[in-house]
Amino acid sequence: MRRPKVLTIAGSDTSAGAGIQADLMTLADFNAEGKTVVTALTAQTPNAVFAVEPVGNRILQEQLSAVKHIALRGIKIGLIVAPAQVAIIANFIRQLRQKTAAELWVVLDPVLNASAGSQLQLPGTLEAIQSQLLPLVDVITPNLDEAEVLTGLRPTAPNDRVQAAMQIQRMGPGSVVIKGGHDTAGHCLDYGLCGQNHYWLQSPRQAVSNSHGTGCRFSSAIAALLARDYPLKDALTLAKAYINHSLALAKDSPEANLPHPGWPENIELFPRALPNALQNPEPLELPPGPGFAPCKTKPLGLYPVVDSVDWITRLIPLAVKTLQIRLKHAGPDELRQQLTEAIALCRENEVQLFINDHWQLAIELDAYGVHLGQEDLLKADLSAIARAGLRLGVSTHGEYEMMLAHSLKPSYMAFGAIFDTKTKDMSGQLQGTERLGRYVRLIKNCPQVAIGGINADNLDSVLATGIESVAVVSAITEAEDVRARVKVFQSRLEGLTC
Ligand SMILES: Cc1ncc(COP(=O)(O)OP(=O)(O)O)c(N)n1
Ligand SMILES: Cc1ncsc1CCOP(=O)(O)O
Ligand SMILES: [Mg+2]
Repeated sequence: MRRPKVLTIAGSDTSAGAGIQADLMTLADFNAEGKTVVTALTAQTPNAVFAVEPVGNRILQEQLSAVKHIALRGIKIGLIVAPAQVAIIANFIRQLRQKTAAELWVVLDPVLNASAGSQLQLPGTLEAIQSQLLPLVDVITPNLDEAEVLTGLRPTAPNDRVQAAMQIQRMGPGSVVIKGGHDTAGHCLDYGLCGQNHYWLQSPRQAVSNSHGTGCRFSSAIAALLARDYPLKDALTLAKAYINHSLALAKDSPEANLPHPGWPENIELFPRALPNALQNPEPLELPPGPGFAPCKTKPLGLYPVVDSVDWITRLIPLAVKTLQIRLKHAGPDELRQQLTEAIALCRENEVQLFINDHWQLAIELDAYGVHLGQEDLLKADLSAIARAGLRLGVSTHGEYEMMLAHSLKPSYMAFGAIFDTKTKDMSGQLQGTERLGRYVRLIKNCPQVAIGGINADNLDSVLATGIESVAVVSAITEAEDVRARVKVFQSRLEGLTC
């Protein structure tokens, strides 16, 4: 699916800074093909709304009928001005879902109050949205004011934000994103309650005189990304980076619209991802001191991940210079023995050996480095790992986890799983080569490794992304001729390794 089709159901904004006009430009920036159904005509500038005129029910219905045969992957809903419109739109979504088994993401930006401050809706619209639309919505994106209207509580503190999101979730939406753009603190803290999971994104506050249309852009970006099969946490991260970029480029003029800056590619403008703590989220702190030691070989090149000292003994004579030992089932004695042998063997042969998971033993046995997954990252003593001079490699599966890992300045970051793999259940976490290419362009100041389903047949498509190191299990351990297979990888990676 190159350009998924996404429908925006929203109001027209004469200034084109918000509404259906901003939605279309945002959808285009995220490679989605926009379709439109207009709910209302408005006459407005970025600072004032002069008039709002709902479209009649008949033409609203006709517009929806005209798009109902399109294979939509997403719907973004913005301004709805009358209770009858809510009923028509809710009916349309129900019918569409009955008609097709394909996934259809519905994102609602509950425009309950224009940023210019006027009342845009007829009486009863809010109640109709709550009772008829919210049960059909996958993601709702209220700002603090809208969350207050929906819950009766202004969720200023992080824990209040969690409680408010849970209250809104009980009204029907699968996921609730409370935006911190109206925070008074020095940073904006966005909170996503995605199903049962909690995500926090923090960005420095940018003082701009006109933030008209940020909500429209944010929700349209999310709809486009969900339609492109992005998990919601990654869609939030990218949508926030998009808003941050737009605000950073804003002209200091109250009349100028915020720009539509294209797919986010500047890491400096990405939000910081915080660990999934329920209350009072705190950033993962960089360990004090010089941080994690750099890897000696850059790039890492061919990086086999193996489950025994025997494999290490077989691979060292083949000039493999980076290895990982990944022991999932060994008891404590066997674990210690295997790790001790592996570390000694690799040290003798100047091979960089990473220990998967067992960071305490890795420190105790003075290993070269450790590789940690996201869960382990939150539990491990990162300062102890850095103090001991060990390298740290971190697994990431998408933009949210990348931002979490990036703030720690690890020795390398792994991106996976690129393809389906039999070695580990990675369902729901496949990245593909298009996303891998974006990661390579985004993360410039940290060595990168791709992992998951990489083999001799798809290696060229992986390397075409610009990645210079690949971690593999079965491509090596299940090869009929291991020596020949290692040579294939080494020769293709040749010239990339130094
Ligand atoms: C280089 C590399 N990348 C990713 C992984 C996966 O590690 P993790 O997320 O800790 O999962 P398990 O390997 O423990 O199942 C890796 N091992 N190596
Ligand atoms: C450990 C791991 N982490 C992400 S994918 C993966 C398995 C990679 O194995 P293979 O190279 O056989 O696909
Ligand atoms: Mg692990």
